[in-house]
Amino acid sequence: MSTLLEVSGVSVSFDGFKAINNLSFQIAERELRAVIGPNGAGKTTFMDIITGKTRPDEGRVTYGDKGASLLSMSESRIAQAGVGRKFQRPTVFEDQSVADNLMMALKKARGPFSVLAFRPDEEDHAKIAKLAEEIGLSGALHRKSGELSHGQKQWLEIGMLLAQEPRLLLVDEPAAGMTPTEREHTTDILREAARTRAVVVVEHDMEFVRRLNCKVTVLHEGSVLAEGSIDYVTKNEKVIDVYLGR
Ligand SMILES: Nc1ncnc2c1ncn2[C@@H]1O[C@H](COP(=O)(O)OP(=O)(O)OP(=O)(O)O)[C@@H](O)[C@H]1O
Repeated sequence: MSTLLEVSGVSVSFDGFKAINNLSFQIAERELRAVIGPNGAGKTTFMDIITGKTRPDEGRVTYGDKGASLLSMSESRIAQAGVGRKFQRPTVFEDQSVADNLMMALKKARGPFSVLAFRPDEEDHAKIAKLAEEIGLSGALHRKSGELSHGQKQWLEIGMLLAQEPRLLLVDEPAAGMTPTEREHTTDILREAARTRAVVVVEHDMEFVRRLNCKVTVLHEGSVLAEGSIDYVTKNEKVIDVYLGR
């Protein structure tokens, strides 16, 4: 599979403190990847760099078939180029139905100039129904989003991002606050999503990461400490030392 995103030798300092230190990372098209690491390892800053929220002091970040530099693009341009991000707290329109939230996301995906002219047709409604099925909310299409459980709201937000057809989806700690059953369903959604796009999941919950069944990148002090299967990284001496605080 060809490389979709390549981060090379990236560093970022905040007030002289190196939050990201010569970090290199690659993800291929349609790859599912988990990123783990202790508090302060640099996971959020890493995602902020990819989405253009934080600019590195040095290094390169290239994306897509032509290896375009994300560092010269604005945050909105990066989003338009197909990089979607789901933050930890779901941000759905609580007074709108599940279907309306998904339709709004579809509208947004058509670009800023089509918003006023957007009239959903049959195909759009079919798309919404398919998305709802993908996120396990077919039975809740006409419920107000505010009435959904925390997990269901997370799924809805993932669905809203999928409506925009990202090529790279970044997901921040999806398991937080979910019941075990909701977590299981979330891993299914993410694994399914990665059949048609690359997905990077930042997560603390190791059981969740194990269920994702994908390559794992361990960050520590702003660099990659280890990379491999969950069994490989959890048996890695350096990783064990870091997690045990040795
Ligand atoms: N804007 C900022 N100003 C100063 N220091 C910052 C800033 N953003 C992050 N840091 C520091 O950079 C380091 C990495 O932070 P980051 O939030 O990326 O880690 P993290 O792995 O996401 O942690 P957590 O798991 O706790 O969310 C931390 O030491 C943090 O205090």
